[in-house]
Amino acid sequence: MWRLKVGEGGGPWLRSTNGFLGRAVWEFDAGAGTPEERAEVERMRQGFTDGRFRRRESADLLMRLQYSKENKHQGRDRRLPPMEKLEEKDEVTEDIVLVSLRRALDQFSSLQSDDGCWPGDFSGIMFIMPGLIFALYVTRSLNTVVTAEHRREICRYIYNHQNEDGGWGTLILGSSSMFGTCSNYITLRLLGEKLDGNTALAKGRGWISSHGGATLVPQWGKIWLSILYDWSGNNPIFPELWLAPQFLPFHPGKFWCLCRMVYLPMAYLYGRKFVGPITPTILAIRKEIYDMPYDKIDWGLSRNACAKEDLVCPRTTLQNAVWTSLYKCVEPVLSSWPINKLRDRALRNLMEHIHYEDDNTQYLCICSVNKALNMVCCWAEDPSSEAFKRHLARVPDFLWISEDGMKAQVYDGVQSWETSFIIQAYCATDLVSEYGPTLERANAFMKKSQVLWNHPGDQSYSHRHRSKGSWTLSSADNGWTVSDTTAEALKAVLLLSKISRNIVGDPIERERVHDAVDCLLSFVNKDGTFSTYECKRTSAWIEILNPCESFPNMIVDHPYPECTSSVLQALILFKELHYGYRTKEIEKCIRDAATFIESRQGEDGSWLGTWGVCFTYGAFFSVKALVAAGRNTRAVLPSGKDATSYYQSSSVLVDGEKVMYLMKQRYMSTLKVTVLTQ
Ligand SMILES: CC(C)=CCC[C@@H](C)[C@H]1CC[C@@]2(C)C3=C(CC[C@]12C)[C@@]1(C)CC[C@H](O)C(C)(C)[C@@H]1CC3
Repeated sequence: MWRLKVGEGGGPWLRSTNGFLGRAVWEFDAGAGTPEERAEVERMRQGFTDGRFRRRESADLLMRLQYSKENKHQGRDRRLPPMEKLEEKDEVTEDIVLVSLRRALDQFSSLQSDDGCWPGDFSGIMFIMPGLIFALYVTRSLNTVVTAEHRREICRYIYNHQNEDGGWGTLILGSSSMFGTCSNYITLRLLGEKLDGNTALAKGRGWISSHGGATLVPQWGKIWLSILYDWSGNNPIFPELWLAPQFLPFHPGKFWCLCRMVYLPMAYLYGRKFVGPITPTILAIRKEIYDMPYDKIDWGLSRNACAKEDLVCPRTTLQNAVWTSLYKCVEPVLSSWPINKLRDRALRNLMEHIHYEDDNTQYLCICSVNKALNMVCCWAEDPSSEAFKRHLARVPDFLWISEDGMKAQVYDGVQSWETSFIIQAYCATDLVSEYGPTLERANAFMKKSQVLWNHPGDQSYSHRHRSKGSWTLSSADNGWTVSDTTAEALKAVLLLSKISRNIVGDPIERERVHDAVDCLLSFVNKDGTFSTYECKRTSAWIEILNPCESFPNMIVDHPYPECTSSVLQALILFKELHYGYRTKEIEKCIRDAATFIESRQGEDGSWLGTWGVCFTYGAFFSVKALVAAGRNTRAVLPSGKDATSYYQSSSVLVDGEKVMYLMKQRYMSTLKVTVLTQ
């Protein structure tokens, strides 16, 4: 049976900055579990598969089953009165709400891991597992990491998420795309699945050929296929760009870090034209996914071709002409002697940046997309390198098991972010004294997950933003500071610092709080707004350089109301508790942030959110910020509508309305808990 292990790690190739806190890894233990438990797991799996077109997301039932059996956290054994079924006309009394609240918090306490965080599934992007499998395949390491048990579960997941039309989406809930379908079809084939008599696989192949074949895969797909067998048909990704003068607005150091970190290894592999072993399976796949014989493909035509299902940001004719001239005129010059000496220098430079990223993230990298690519680069540089071994040892950190099978996560988890919100939810109730041990563990987790150092070296060379005092989205080992993950974490530890240490343990040290505030203030953009991982480093027009047809707004770290809101709320809370530290700057920052959020409100009262369920998420953060900044009276729009009317129209909050009305502001964040556990 698969078992989740949290906070563990060791061996010669694994290292951690804080004792592997938050590291969640699933391991297969053939002897684990009773026959009843195993039967239960099989029932859960079958249940998912039977209803896979009705309910497409899993519910972490395997983790829940394991945690419910371990049955060790507080609050779980006490008997609460049964949940009352409320009718529309029933009055919601305070007692009813309290029972519901206690049930939700008990449930949450039981899902906490021993090291104090709340582990959980952070997947849903359908090209992550393919990337990892391709990387393992070309580095001839598939069998080192992927056992027969892994294979079974990975295939289960891919088949479970095949759409009714036979294709796969780019995202779990998406309609079929060429990228999703080619990636998952090839993954199944590399894992040993055969076409003979396999209807699901045949339907996948059918989808690819009826939609024009794999030449229509978008850029990221083209790059992975190139790594698997052939670099024909790609627009150039010049490694030399990294050697350009840094003041230029299109120097990669100015790009959004996620874009920068993904195109860095892509440029390296492109520059070396690295290709994996051409095995009989690869030759067979090449025959299966194109709609013409492989040697008849017109790669010149395919370079700019993309299936309409994948075309989120179509390139203009002018953009295509620019890419074609770069391909036809610039690339031949740069790759010919003696100018190719520059390419060698650029490749060495890229490899330095790749090692820097690996070293400073403990081989987790900013996300699993660049992790898979960096791993291939390290192997291409030296197959027996220590770097490559360290990469392999961190692959399990990205694999997650649920009743729908084994999937790959986009990050090594989302531990700090989730733990911050859960702490805030507990603190919003008057029940913290009943949940002391849970909160004490959570407090310890947050304190030990703060990044206490800046990444080494010269920032203008490494292009890394300040990290000292920050929290990442996941674990401290990930090392990538985000403005709002730091802000929400600071809110959480500050709220805990208001509660007696006898209940929640020692408060975070004042110096660490100041580090966090310094870090937040380092994120302010010139116009007082906040972006995600770094400040906005270049102008928005640079987006026209986006070479990728499927992911818009990828080149600039734009400012977002959500990130701005979190920082604003954290600074307001800090100012209340620690008045006297950088007060003037903080006050200015709060004013500018609130003004920005107001300016982003639409005529209908809404806010366009980016990082969650769009308008609901945008409104949730923006309204919280304006209320915290005392700007609630100004949220009325010329149209006569105000923010509150928009906010109440979202379905999640309509359900929660009664509760919110009754419990007023102080229980607001508990909505997250009740909604999540319904
Ligand atoms: C196109 C690529 C590179 C695909 C990989 C997906 C990642 C880039 C995505 C997946 C999750 C993701 C949306 C996330 C974020 C950035 C982009 C991520 C990492 C951040 C950290 C941005 C800041 C946000 O406020 C918030 C913290 C909510 C999110 C969390 C998820």
